[in-house]
Amino acid sequence: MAEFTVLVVLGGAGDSLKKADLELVAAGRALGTVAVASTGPVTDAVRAQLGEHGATAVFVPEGVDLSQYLVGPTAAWLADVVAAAGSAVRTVLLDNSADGKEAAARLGVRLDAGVVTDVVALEADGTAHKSVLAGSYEVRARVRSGLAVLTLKPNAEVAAPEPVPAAADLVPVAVPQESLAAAARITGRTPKASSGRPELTEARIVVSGGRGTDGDFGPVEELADALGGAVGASRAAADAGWISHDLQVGQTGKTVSPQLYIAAGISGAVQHRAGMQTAKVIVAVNSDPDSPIFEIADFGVVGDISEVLPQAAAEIARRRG
Ligand SMILES: Cc1cc2nc3c(=O)[nH]c(=O)nc-3n(C[C@H](O)[C@H](O)[C@H](O)COP(=O)(O)OP(=O)(O)OC[C@H]3O[C@@H](n4cnc5c(N)ncnc54)[C@H](O)[C@@H]3O)c2cc1C
Repeated sequence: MAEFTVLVVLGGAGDSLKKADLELVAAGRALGTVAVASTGPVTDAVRAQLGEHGATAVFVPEGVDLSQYLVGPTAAWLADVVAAAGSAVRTVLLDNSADGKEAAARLGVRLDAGVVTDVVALEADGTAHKSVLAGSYEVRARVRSGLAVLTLKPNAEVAAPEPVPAAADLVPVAVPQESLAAAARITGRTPKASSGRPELTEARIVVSGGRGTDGDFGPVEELADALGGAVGASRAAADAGWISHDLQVGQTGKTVSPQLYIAAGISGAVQHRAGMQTAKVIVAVNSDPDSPIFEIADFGVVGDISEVLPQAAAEIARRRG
């Protein structure tokens, strides 16, 4: 097995990889030579795909599916994987989910590593960019000594196969038994009914509606579908019961970092900005030209959303044929 400098952690890659998994691998490749640690077993097809994306090895837990446990045993196992790989490993990259951040924190304690969460972009020297204090500041942080453990938000990188694919060896590593002894096991999962749209936090395009929708999310959904994006909402819209709280974006909702964020009938309160300010391009549609959302918008349309959104959706559909 080739030496590697970056360990990318995928939560139970199973028999298929998500876009966000391959983005993490791409982010790792920008930092060095990548190996992957999957918390559950992987199929040959997944291993081959990881090789195509540049992974030189895929570590899996020996005889245990760690995705069936809460995070404790995963952190203990990852610490063993990193320790066995030796001092060449400089970075561990995880996703920015609640589990990813908890595993990062536990790993940081176990390995005396520096931990940076909520990363939106990475430079080749490991400098991490993040947005803090409800989006009011952008900071750059770099772990200057030892191991860096980073959790990366979706859409920070574009996934692409490596021109020279690697043959990713499968490497089973034993899970420390003491970590399993007192660990809580997950006895069941109930998947949410699928909307057919991408997951809000992973989507490359998000169209969000606010109080300005006056309860009619039809035009927001229509535009999201024309663009193949996810639907989001402000808290005012979620609190009014117009849309599920699951789709609330902001300080007390989800944090999104898409390539394109369209805010429709949303004023741009600081608590809303906190959840979307790191979007690459922000488009605002609002009938009030003095609305604060225009301060952060790259492109603004002053108009009534019930007129602007259907026109935009129809034009996009026409151009897409
Ligand atoms: C502790 C705390 C946490 C919070 N967390 C969150 C959070 O996570 N997410 C969040 O979003 N908010 C959060 N809030 C609430 C936040 O302060 C705002 O109240 C909320 O974001 C406002 O939602 P809105 O922009 O949809 O509504 P409004 O502020 O009422 O804005 C509606 C906008 O729609 C425009 N409009 C009206 N009609 C039309 C039309 N026909 N066409 C076009 N534009 C139109 C108006 O000009 C206006 O700008 C939080 C508040 C607190 C105190």
